[in-house]
Amino acid sequence: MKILSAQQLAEADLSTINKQQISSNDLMERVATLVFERLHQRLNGSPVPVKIFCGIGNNGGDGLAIARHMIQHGYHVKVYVTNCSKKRSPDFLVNYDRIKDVTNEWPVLLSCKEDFPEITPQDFIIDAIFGTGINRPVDGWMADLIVYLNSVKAFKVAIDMPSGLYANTAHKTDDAILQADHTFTFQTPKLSFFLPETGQYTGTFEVINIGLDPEYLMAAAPIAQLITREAAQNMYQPREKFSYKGDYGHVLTFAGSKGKMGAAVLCAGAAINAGAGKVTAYIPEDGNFIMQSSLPEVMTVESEGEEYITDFKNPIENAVLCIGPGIGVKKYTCSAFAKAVKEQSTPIVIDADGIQILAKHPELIKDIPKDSILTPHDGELKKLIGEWDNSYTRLEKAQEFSKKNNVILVLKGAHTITVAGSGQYVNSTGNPGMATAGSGDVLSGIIASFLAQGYDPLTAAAFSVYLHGASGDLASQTYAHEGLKASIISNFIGSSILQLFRNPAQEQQAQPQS
Ligand SMILES: NC(=O)C1=CN([C@@H]2O[C@H](COP(=O)(O)OP(=O)(O)OC[C@H]3O[C@@H](n4cnc5c(N)ncnc54)[C@H](O)[C@@H]3O)[C@@H](O)[C@H]2O)[C@@H](O)CC1
Ligand SMILES: Nc1ncnc2c1ncn2[C@@H]1O[C@H](COP(=O)(O)OP(=O)(O)O)[C@@H](O)[C@H]1O
Ligand SMILES: [K+]
Repeated sequence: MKILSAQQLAEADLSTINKQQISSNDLMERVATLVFERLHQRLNGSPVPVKIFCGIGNNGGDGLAIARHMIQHGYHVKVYVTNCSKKRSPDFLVNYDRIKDVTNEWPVLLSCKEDFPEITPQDFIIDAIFGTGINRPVDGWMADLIVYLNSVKAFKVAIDMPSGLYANTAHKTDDAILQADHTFTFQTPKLSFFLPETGQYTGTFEVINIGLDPEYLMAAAPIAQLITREAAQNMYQPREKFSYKGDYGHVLTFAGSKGKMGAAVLCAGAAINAGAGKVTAYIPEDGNFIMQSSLPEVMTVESEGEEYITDFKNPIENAVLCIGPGIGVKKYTCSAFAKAVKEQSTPIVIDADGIQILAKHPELIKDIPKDSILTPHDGELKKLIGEWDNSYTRLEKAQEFSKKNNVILVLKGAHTITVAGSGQYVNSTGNPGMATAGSGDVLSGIIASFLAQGYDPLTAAAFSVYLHGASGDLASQTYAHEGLKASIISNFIGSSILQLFRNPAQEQQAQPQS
């Protein structure tokens, strides 16, 4: 699903009005009806006191139209308008008149702090103050209103955007932004919904298809893509009946050291669980027993070093190298890393300590094969690209790094973002239970596995990130967030592939692989 900017969405509105030969108010009415239907489904005629706060632009117009529908269906609605300027939008004005026709009284105008109504925890608040048209921080008594609404316990639903939040630019830390419990957003989710400083304001969110011009949407170059279940389904490559293990590639993990053999086991295990034809683990000598007894499917080749990998003699032709988990950053390991990376001619996966080594030895970056995939968490990313001011500059710096060095960066987080040049692919799966030791090692093993199976590097990265999160989501249904651990996530990879193609009726409790 495309993620469009606020400007593109405004253009899409205009294009819709022109192509569908409707007025902007017809579009607003369509939007308000769709939101009302969803509210009505949930509230089901409940006599809950509803308080709708409307701005004076089109977001406020949406709020007034929603209020009218609710009043006509018998809800107990009080409407407030933030009377901050005389520049009311034409569609706001149309709906301002229309609501009076229904209630026989004008909405309550708010002009200062003293006008704020009393709100009880039982109230149901609808925030239609600002939407995508916000272009500067909210200040004065309007900021006080947002702070006041945030301070009350009532349930809050935001229309299109939590007021004060920008769709695709950073805000300052002290800006007033409404903290919603739920957000109904229109046509596409906004990039800010997925970034850590801004995503928290939406609460849960749902995207309502408001029928904007399909031609515009098709042609628009997105600022990012959301990797949804449908997108992941399209990436999946089913197997041929007469295939054999040689068709599904060979992953060579270069991972582990004394005390960190678990990282190697998790990485190689995930590569096998995600379908690689063969997996060989290149490990320090002392790790052999651990690896062989943990993973009977995985072959091993030992480095000369007993506790650390100290050297590299390529044991397998045409394997996909997955290098870094748990290797440490000792000098001789760095030399072995440098040699291993230099000898590769096809894309590899670099994770964890491998990224730390690259950051310490930037001269090695030129030896990384084109389209290789680096999977840093934020601590590793900072070492690679330096500090950033906010999530948007983080993305810009990652894009620069990706373009300059011809690599794909998988920026791990609650919504992992895969950056390939100027392309940004936002993941939609995963949960906080995945914030557990070793879950990154599982991810790098999955990516190497799909690379080995012939997926192109960008698809391998985005698809693996989706499946990794989906495995965590499925596993959390059995283990809760707290009970999740990396090996369990790995054991749910097969279930998450099955889940991709289950229809809703078949979606019962999924079972892990043994
Ligand atoms: N064609 C339409 O009428 C449609 C409108 N839509 C709604 O329209 C919204 C966008 O509407 P608008 O572009 O009118 O913008 P908003 O309603 O978000 O903002 C209203 C106006 O407030 C002013 N403003 C911006 N920041 C401010 C600040 N910090 N303090 C005070 N004033 C500020 C701006 O001049 C802006 O035009 C969407 O979010 C959506 O809710 C949707 O219903 C889709 C269709
Ligand atoms: N709150 C969260 N929501 C969703 N996914 C998360 C969350 N926290 C962490 N993850 C995922 O878990 C993995 C953690 O990786 P990483 O930090 O490298 O762990 P480790 O080094 O222990 O293997 C990443 O794929 C990340 O996206
Ligand atoms: K809003």
